[in-house]
Amino acid sequence: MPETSSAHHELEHERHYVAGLYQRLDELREEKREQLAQVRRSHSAGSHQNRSERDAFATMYEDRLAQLNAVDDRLVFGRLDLDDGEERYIGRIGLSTADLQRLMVDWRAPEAGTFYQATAFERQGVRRRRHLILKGRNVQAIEDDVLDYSMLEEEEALQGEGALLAALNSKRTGQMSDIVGTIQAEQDRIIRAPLAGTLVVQGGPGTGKTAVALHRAAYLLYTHRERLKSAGVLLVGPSNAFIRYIERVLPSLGETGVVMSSLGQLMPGIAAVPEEDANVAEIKGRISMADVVARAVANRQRLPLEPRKLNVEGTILLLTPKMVQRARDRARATGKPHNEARVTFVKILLRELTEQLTEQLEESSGAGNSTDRAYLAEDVRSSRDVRVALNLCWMPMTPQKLLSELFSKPGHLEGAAPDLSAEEIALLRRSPDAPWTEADVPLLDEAAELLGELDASAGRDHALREEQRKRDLANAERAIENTEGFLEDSGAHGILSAEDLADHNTVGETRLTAADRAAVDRTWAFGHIVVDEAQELSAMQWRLLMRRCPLKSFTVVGDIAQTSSAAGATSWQQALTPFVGDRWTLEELTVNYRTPAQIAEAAVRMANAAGLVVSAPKAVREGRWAPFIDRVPDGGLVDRLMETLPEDLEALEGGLLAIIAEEHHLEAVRREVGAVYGKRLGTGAGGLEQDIVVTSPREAKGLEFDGVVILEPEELLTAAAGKVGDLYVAMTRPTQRLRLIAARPVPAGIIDEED
Ligand SMILES: Nc1ncnc2c1ncn2[C@@H]1O[C@H](COP(=O)(O)OP(=O)(O)OP(=O)(O)O)[C@@H](O)[C@H]1O
Repeated sequence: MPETSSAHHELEHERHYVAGLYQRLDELREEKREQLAQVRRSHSAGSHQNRSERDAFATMYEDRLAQLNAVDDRLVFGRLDLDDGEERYIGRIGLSTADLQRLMVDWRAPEAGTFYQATAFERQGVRRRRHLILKGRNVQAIEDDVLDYSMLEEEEALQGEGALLAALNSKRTGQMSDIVGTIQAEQDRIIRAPLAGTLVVQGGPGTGKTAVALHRAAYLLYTHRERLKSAGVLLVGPSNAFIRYIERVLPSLGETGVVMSSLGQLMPGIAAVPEEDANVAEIKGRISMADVVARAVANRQRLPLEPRKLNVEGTILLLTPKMVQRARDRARATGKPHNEARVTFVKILLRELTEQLTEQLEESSGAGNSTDRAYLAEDVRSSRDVRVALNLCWMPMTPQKLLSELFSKPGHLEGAAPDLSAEEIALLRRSPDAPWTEADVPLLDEAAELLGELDASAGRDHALREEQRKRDLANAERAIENTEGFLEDSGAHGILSAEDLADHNTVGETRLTAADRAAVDRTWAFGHIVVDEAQELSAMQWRLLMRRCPLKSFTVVGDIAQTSSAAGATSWQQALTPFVGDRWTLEELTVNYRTPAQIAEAAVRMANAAGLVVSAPKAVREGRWAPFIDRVPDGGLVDRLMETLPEDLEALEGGLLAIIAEEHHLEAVRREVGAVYGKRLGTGAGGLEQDIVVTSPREAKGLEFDGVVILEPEELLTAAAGKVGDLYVAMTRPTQRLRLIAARPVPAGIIDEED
């Protein structure tokens, strides 16, 4: 780089370099497009084996092309000037020239770490860190941190708004964006923490926990690609709205292999609704519910009270409690789940009943007349009486049927849950056709675990599929050896693994990644799980997640103070110790990047006044506005909202405004706001074309908006069974402006008495 003291020249230099990076990106895209076309042209020729190998290459080129297309926006965002004179550019992916000269380093590579970690006190060989602020493909500004002060004498400091503040002040779109250019040192330490074990990231509102969790998922996939690509990473968030809010971040970081799921979707095939009754959620979340489900399953393996007569083609056989007990003991001793152990149970009793039948027939027709046992066995098996009797003793079950009957049939819950009080049992009653809720999901999962596959052959199928996969892998390895020439021609030499090829072969025409397969397989073991808003999880939800990752490799992010679920945690220790003992580490984030100081302070004062101890992160910026507080007469909430909306919308200059209120207000608010603002109104995180959102505090969890209006704050304080979580969450959503409209008293602490 030519030494120059002029900011203008520096900018020109960077523009030139960045143009070169985009040119290389375009070249690579073109190259991949051509390779893809070439593979596709040769697609139809050759044997089935050849075709599927070529499909695998096509898939690989498509993936790479998709990745190259996804990183266009802000491709590069940093440069390090190092002591040895190297200038190292940091961007979304690594780029090299055709002759392998490095042009840009992937932000996740070890050599990029110092971009986020170096400080003036600990320079780590960095003289200067430069942020490149791009709009489209053009460098708009550069922002320097000079770490080696001797450089300051060489040239004047550059002007320009800090890259971080620029990012923080930008308008919200209803979708989260990545922070890859401005990750702060305390965040970076967490993102790059080792894969093994359970890492808990505690931080107050707006400290970047969600951002850190997502960037960590991308980092882990990059750094441990081999292991995590086949096992997959699961990211769990509180609600579908939250998942929509974050879903673009990982693709923008070039990663698509993460399964994202809300708490209600963790059981494939079930789309659960939120549990509205906090008491029900609390009971169903207790760890003791695992025993209740186990007892409910055991209770479906019943002993008849007295011998039962069974008619088999006119002969009466006797099924005695003792016979059933012996068969049940032996079936249980197999250690298999209910439906699979049933096979043993049925086999034993059919054999005994066939023996009874043989004896009786032999007795009546005279000894020595050995009847054909095969026919007799068939007679027993197809007898309706036998089928009914065996089913009554050991009914095959789906998790849905077990739980539906447990919660709706009189006596079932009483028999399975001796420790629940009569009131608690009454609370859990539900109609058999009520929708499943988030609190039911871990119970269904528990039941599925104890019941096993309904179709006894499914277990065998699984084993067969495993066998087949082993054979596929061996074939793929041989195929790769045999096709070295083709691989080299197509530029894919060494890139395609036998696993890729086998994966492709297994699924035939439709291509499924590990993530696709994991998303539909309840028993999939993920390589790593990231849990956001983890304070909300009940013990039963933790139990489910622990099963999904036997290695217990977790990133758990949340804020204990924001807990609003009655089943949620009051401390990380309480939540995690039952599952991982003391094998977890805690990291804290301490800076609030979202909420302006005046608003954050009001939220903290409110929480403290209500008796909640919150970690109060330091707000990174002052806002333009202190919270607005409007007191209105009874019944005047919505009128005042409609009066103040124009002013708030104008102040936000096209930014996103959320109206947060308890559920019972939402319909009226949507109606009134919808009548005036039409399509500008959305729900949850909102859509890109919308700038007003009406939502419950629960749905707002984890989201953020430029402006927030809270209707009747006191209700949010009291609604969550004495937890201040909901109001605290709602007050800490805005990036610019907060208004509270109250007919009841404004909760203590919000108004700063010192003012
Ligand atoms: N290093 C950073 N650079 C730019 N923006 C950042 C940075 N860290 C956080 N932010 C922004 O701050 C806001 C809050 O981040 P995030 O939603 O991850 O916080 P959180 O801790 O999950 O909050 P909450 O617990 O309140 O839901 C987001 O807009 C995020 O993009």
